[in-house]
Amino acid sequence: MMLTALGLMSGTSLDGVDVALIETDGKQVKAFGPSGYRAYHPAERNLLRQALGEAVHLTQRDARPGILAEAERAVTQAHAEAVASFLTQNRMRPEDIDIVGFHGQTVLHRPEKRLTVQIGDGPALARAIHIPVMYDFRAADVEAGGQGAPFVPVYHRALANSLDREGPIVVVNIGGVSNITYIDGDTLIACDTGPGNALLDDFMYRTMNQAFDAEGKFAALGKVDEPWIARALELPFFALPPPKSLDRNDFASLKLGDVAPADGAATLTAFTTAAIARVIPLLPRRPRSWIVCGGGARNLTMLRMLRERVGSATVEAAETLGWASDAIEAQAFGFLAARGLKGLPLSYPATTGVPMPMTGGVIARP
Ligand SMILES: Nc1ncnc2c1ncn2[C@@H]1O[C@H](COP(=O)(O)OP(=O)(O)OP(=O)(O)O)[C@@H](O)[C@H]1O
Ligand SMILES: CC(=O)N[C@H]1[C@@H]2OC[C@@H](O2)[C@@H](O)[C@@H]1O[C@H](C)C(=O)O
Repeated sequence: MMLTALGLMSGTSLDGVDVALIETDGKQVKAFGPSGYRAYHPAERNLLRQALGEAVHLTQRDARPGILAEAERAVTQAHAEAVASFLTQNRMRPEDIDIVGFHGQTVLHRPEKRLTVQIGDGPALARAIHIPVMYDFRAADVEAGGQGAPFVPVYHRALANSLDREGPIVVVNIGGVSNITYIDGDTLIACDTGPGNALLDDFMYRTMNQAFDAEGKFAALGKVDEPWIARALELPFFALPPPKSLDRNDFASLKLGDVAPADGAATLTAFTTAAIARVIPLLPRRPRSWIVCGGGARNLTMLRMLRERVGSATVEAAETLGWASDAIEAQAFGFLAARGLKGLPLSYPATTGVPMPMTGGVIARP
């Protein structure tokens, strides 16, 4: 049975809520619907940053000490508003949607402690929008000993299978953190690879008072410090085989030292691509094509540097294949909600390291 699923994603960049509609049976995508976006206001962003700081001390998934309770209410409210304006803009009613997939906002990710925390109140959201909501996608996986991330690989597989192209194909998401999905026939492997845009964004903010390096124009002016990258790649994470996952702030302690801003931006952009390419020897076969999605796909210097590091393989931005790059993660959580409803696995031993294919998600009805 086909379902109309609305996915909601609030990513590690803390910029806002992505909304996307798809029609799916949880295996294939029958149709892509419209997508939308609700930016966090500066005060909400500030609250979320404080929540990330406070979450470092959490030991339980459902504890909400201090500012975390307020941050959770703000996240839930922002998602309710995102759905309300999406419905109005697209002249839809709540009953037109079968299921909402609500990822929430990750504030802490410590799979080695069997802990991953996404704030956002599923039952409260279901009551506010009058639509059934599936949430807590990562919980069962982590409890069973999996990494709890990445979760988009089953969706990347559905997208890649709709292309008539020889594998291995790698879909790369360059968000705050970067992650890859390797698809080759029946083989599906996934992992986080290292930084995405988060280090670069933080650097641009500190040195240039800009939120990000638009189109990678600033990094294009700088010189890459290859020895710095080689040293950074010696961190044990990069040699670990997939599956593996990261917290947004796992590399925050890496410091560039006293560098010219353009050189720093160039080095951090190159570091993201070098960390992505570092996964090649950890995969069964050399990928033939790389498809890049997430905000990093708009960074032309990032795409060029990735091309330089993957040999003869092709590197394409997902948009050029007709995929809605910015909506992919939100679509993925709609897809995952449909899979959750149907009892299909959300994660596998080779995507999150879970001992067996895992279903997941918790349902809240209005
Ligand atoms: N036009 C652009 N030029 C360069 N970089 C861009 C552009 N637009 C967005 N970005 C980068 O993409 C980032 C946002 O990416 P995205 O929305 O994929 O992240 P996210 O979904 O929050 O993260 P994650 O996938 O880690 O959860 C921005 O912070 C910025 O660094
Ligand atoms: C714990 C968590 O929220 N991880 C995010 C983060 O952002 C990118 C990368 O790190 C990925 O592992 C994941 O998001 C995507 C949507 C995923 O689960 O596939």
